[in-house]
Amino acid sequence: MIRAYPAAAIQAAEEPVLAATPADALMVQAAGALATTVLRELRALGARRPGSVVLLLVGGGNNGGDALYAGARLARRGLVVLAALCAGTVHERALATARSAGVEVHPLRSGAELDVLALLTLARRAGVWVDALTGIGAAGGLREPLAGAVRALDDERLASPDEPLVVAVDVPSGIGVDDGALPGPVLPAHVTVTMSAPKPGLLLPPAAALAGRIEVVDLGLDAALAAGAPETAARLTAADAADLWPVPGAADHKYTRGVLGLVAGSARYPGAAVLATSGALGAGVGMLRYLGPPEPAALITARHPETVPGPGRVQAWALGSGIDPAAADRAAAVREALAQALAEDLPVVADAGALALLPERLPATTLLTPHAGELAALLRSRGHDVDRAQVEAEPLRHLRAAVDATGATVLLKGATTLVAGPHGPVHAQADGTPWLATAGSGDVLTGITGALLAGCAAELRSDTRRGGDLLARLGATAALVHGRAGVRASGGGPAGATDVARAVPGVVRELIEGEP
Ligand SMILES: NC(=O)C1=CN([C@@H]2O[C@H](COP(=O)(O)OP(=O)(O)OC[C@H]3O[C@@H](n4cnc5c(N)ncnc54)[C@H](O)[C@@H]3O)[C@@H](O)[C@H]2O)[C@@H](O)CC1
Ligand SMILES: Nc1ncnc2c1ncn2[C@@H]1O[C@H](COP(=O)(O)OP(=O)(O)O)[C@@H](O)[C@H]1O
Ligand SMILES: [K+]
Repeated sequence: MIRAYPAAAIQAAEEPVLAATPADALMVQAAGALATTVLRELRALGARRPGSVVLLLVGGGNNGGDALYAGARLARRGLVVLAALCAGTVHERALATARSAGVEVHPLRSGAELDVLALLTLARRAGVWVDALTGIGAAGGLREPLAGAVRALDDERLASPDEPLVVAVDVPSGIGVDDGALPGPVLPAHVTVTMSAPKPGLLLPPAAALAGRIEVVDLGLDAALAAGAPETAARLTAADAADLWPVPGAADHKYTRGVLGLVAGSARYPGAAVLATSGALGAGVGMLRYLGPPEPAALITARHPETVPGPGRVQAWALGSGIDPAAADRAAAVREALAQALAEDLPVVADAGALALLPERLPATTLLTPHAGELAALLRSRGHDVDRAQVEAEPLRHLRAAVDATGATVLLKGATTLVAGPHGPVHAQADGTPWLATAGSGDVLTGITGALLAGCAAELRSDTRRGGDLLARLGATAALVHGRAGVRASGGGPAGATDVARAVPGVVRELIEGEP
């Protein structure tokens, strides 16, 4: 699992090490890794090492200090290194080291003013820009004059015939380090070299999209971080998903593997029920019972004769895909299944139409799977004044609000899918492709999720009693498999939801065989 720690946790873990080591030892170590990344990126671009020009965007804190020490190394290796000092004072020892290594130093700040024209002239000379304006010590979006400088650099980047390579130090300056917000301008990075551990803002949208590839520099703080406050954001890897996946043993039969009850589809949207079924069967559910009107039922049995129509005992429920909550009969079927699930303490995944049919409070064994528009509607139904754009701008805040308002675990679908429950970190999965943004794709996810809940129902019940977050991890696992199925089905081009569902068994096989 990739674990991301907020600024305060990183600072707390660093404190004893800083006190026990010579001045700047940690910073010099961080700078060494940063310099190595810059050299590696230059080599990958086929650039000549001597003669390549690197621009350091240096702010007033230790983040700028990292860049100055790294610049000193690069200058000693024959690169031309320009340091644009964007703060009135910068890290003094790092600056002295950079100067004596031959870094060209350009103080651009005079009081509240920053010479943006001079900055752009330097920027045009350089093929690599190292963004070290602010790191984990910053609060809020970049203030002027740094905000204006970043806006000008971003325009220059877009206008430049050879787009410069941007390497961010620790985080792209100006992101919400702890929540992934974008409160102001930020220079998008190709690579972020982050110290000790990822920061939540590197995993969480919308900021995560500006971080590029993430390289973590081991500064020996892992044990201290693990002993401190738990991570606040996480991302499951393929190995984590494989560990959580319910793989049948020799003693298993279809009932022990889990039966899923599906209330989905309607005369208007019959295909949604088929897609959810395809997702669940592709993910290996022991049995699927379908409860719905004749038209989708006939489609499902024609397509998947292994499906069992009509009621019976189940271990989990999947509700709502392709259901209009205004249609009285389908709404009643969702409510009835929900009441049964609550009475029997069974896990539920509630999607689409079911999201408008929920009681005020839900148990933590319920997983809601809205997209941003549905999350906004859910919050409005609980008295919050919020629209889709606001959810997209601050997804974590609104996800947490939905968890608080309902008591449920919530999976917010998007390019990065976020999952959080009342306990544990937010899981941020970015496994898919924009080709997944296609009608019916979410129905396939509901099916995959339902299969997982049915297969893990017993563990889920005891985990929930202990206040664990297994349901959120299972939601994240479903998102990972769905995202990978999208990538596999797409192969770089279009793929329909049917293709995504068809790719699920292959993705699961690769996972449990241990492919990364
Ligand atoms: N603590 C340490 O010894 C280590 C920290 N490391 C680096 O140190 C960084 C943290 O350093 P600092 O705590 O000095 O803080 P930063 O360098 O992140 O930022 C502080 C500077 O930014 C300015 N600033 C703060 N908020 C701002 C805003 N909204 N707009 C514009 N300017 C703003 C402050 O006035 C100050 O000059 C990390 O991100 C990492 O890069 C690494 O060197 C590893 C070791
Ligand atoms: N830009 C994107 N990149 C990757 N995945 C995406 C993107 N946009 C949407 N998705 C994924 O596609 C699915 C769309 O689901 P949903 O909005 O419910 O569609 P539908 O209701 O048509 O099934 C979700 O799993 C979501 O995470
Ligand atoms: K930075």
